[in-house]
Amino acid sequence: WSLLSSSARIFKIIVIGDSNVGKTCLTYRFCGGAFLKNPEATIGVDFRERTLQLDGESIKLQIWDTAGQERFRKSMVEHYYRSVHAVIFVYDMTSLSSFESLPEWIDECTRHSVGPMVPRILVGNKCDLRDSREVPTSVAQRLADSYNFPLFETSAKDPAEKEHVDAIFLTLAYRLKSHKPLRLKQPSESSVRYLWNQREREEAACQC
Ligand SMILES: Nc1nc2c(ncn2[C@@H]2O[C@H](COP(=O)(O)OP(=O)(O)OP(=O)(O)O)[C@@H](O)[C@H]2O)c(=O)[nH]1
Ligand SMILES: [Mg+2]
Repeated sequence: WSLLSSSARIFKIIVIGDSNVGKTCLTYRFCGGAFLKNPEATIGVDFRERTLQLDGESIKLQIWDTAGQERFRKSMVEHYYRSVHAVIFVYDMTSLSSFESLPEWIDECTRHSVGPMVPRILVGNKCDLRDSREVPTSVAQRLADSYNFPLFETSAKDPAEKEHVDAIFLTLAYRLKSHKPLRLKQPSESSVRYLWNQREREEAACQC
């Protein structure tokens, strides 16, 4: 860890939504640059991070890629929401049911005392699958408006969307930068390692 990044402000961002919507692929795209071809279902949480230079300031985004499957998340839910700085709700635009689950996810977040000042955004993933779309933009926009969340539609898979994925996280980072002067302690490495699953551990050697 460079001297630069150790002095960076750290923001915890959680990524929430049904299983299979592409949370792992989206966060991997943002932190690793590539499309993860054969992701396994996330167990507990996978941590990813990326440090950005915004107006000369170092900002570290610590991204919690959470599990969508109930059995893989239930023991972790309290940890997800603790001291969170921003929440990204993801649905799959080719799956109406993943969109219909959003109010439950949003409700869970509120039940865990995430304050109204914590930014939340809505991301519809898999826009590359144009012919299979089940959630029209207008319907998603209406839901987003009802919660006053910004809506983004993108694809973790389509290389042409790579910069858009970056832009979504950057937008959030700018918002956090201007709102939150808080300096968090670095999580201890042991707690991070404890939660990583086997595959991530193997990949960690060559990851960001
Ligand atoms: N076509 C397409 N497929 C995608 C995209 N993003 C993810 N996928 C596929 O969707 C499936 C699920 O992706 P994941 O990223 O593992 O989904 P997840 O939300 O992390 O699922 P859990 O970890 O179980 O909660 C995988 O087969 C991915 O290849 C995308 O933008 N377009
Ligand atoms: Mg996952």
